Amino acid sequence: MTNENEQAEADITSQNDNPLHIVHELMKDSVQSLGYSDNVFRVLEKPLRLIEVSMRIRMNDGSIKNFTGYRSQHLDIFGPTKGGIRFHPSVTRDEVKALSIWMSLKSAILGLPLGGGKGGIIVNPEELTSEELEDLSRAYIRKLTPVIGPQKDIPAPDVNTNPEVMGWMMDEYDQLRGYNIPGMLTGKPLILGGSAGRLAATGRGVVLTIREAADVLNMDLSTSTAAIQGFGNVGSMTAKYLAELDVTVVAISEASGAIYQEDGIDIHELLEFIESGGVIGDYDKAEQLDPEEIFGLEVDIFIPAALENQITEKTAGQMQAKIVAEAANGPTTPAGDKVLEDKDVFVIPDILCNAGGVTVSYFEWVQNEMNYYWSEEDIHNKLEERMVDGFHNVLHMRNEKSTRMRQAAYMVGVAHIAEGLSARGWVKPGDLHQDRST
Ligand SMILES: NC(=O)C1=CN([C@@H]2O[C@H](COP(=O)(O)OP(=O)(O)OC[C@H]3O[C@@H](n4cnc5c(N)ncnc54)[C@H](O)[C@@H]3O)[C@@H](O)[C@H]2O)C=CC1
Ligand SMILES: O=C(O)CCC(=O)C(=O)O
Repeated sequence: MTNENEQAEADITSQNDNPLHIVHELMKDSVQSLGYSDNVFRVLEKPLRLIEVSMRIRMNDGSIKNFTGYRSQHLDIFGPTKGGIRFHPSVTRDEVKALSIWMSLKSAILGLPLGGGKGGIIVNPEELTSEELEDLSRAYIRKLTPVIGPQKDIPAPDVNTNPEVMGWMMDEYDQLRGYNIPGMLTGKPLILGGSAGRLAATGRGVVLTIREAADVLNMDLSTSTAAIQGFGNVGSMTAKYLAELDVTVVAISEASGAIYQEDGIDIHELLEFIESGGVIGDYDKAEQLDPEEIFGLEVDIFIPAALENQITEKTAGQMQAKIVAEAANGPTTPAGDKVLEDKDVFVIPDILCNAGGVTVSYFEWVQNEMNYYWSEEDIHNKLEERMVDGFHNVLHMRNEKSTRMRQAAYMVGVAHIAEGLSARGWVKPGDLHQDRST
């Protein structure tokens, strides 16, 4: 093959695995299946705004480094845009745009009065000291201050960001504005107006959807096994709540390594080990595993909780699970998805499965706005109600249209947004009621 051909092939592969391309194709498909005109897709394909910022940081050794960050604000017809901020070396414009579209869809599925937003900085946080990371977090907010805020766009944590980072960011925003504005972001420390239950919310939501899926499949969770890829905020909380439902978690991987224990990993012990600074690759109370092997294990439930494009044609081919619960955003490539479909795996799609995070973020914002706080039990109950409703709306669409859970989730999300677009006059009644006889 010539170099040119190799390049062309590489471009096709990267285009197919480009999250923006993936979300576009899935949206087009759902717009068509709903019988809407292409105008609906045209309104949704691009974010309202994509902001690129450069941050000049003086490093501890005295050198100056430039960092690039983005914020994508997709749609604001139901309320402020909302979504996490990611610190990762592989952040790109297209990734941030796709992630913001996914945020619009998941808020729509859960009926939250929010639109989609997402941000990211191209950085490997492991290469920065805590002081440098704080400077970078504050610099990012300084650049974005004019375009974010509790009624405009509300950030939150995502990959490699956490309540500590949210605390720095909120402080920077408040200093610039001159007063305390806790609703400008969510996922902040409890002491600064964070919500009870937010840290656990995404994992809790994932497990609620697994519980509902198991019910549909007549699966007994107390005799089921699971493997989890990624043990950060989402993966660890998912493991914790799976263990509460007596699911046997036999394998867990993270970037540093993977572990396997046939009769189940003691999640409480592992969480204590991680909290005391340990990493999975050093955990000696379970067998060490090559992280790649996690895909082919004989388990009932597989949970990707790391990054995009992990379930590929190859890894899906190895998979034996009956349920794939997409805790991560965009973990499955189109080719991987086709393999899962052929194997009749019950996929709980990301825009439904991981929507517990933004749901409790919404509750956090509501509490900040009214300056009155709910108990953890209240939050858990409200989250459960929303997740169960969301799951059954998607399931209903799946059954009604004889389609798959992923397509059904897109259809529920797009239909909700389309109704809002029509009410605002962005699309016309004819765009939603095409004459299908021609
Ligand atoms: N934090 C939240 O509330 C929400 C997060 N998500 C999504 O969930 C996923 C995980 O996010 P967080 O847990 O917040 O991030 P995190 O930064 O807390 O954890 C990420 C985890 O992924 C692991 N990882 C990275 N590359 C890996 C690889 N190749 N193999 C195995 N593990 C790998 C890391 O070691 C780490 O354990 C992301 O896709 C994120 O967008 C979705 C909804 C809400
Ligand atoms: O909590 C939020 O607002 C957003 C969480 C998020 O980034 C996500 O759902 O991907």
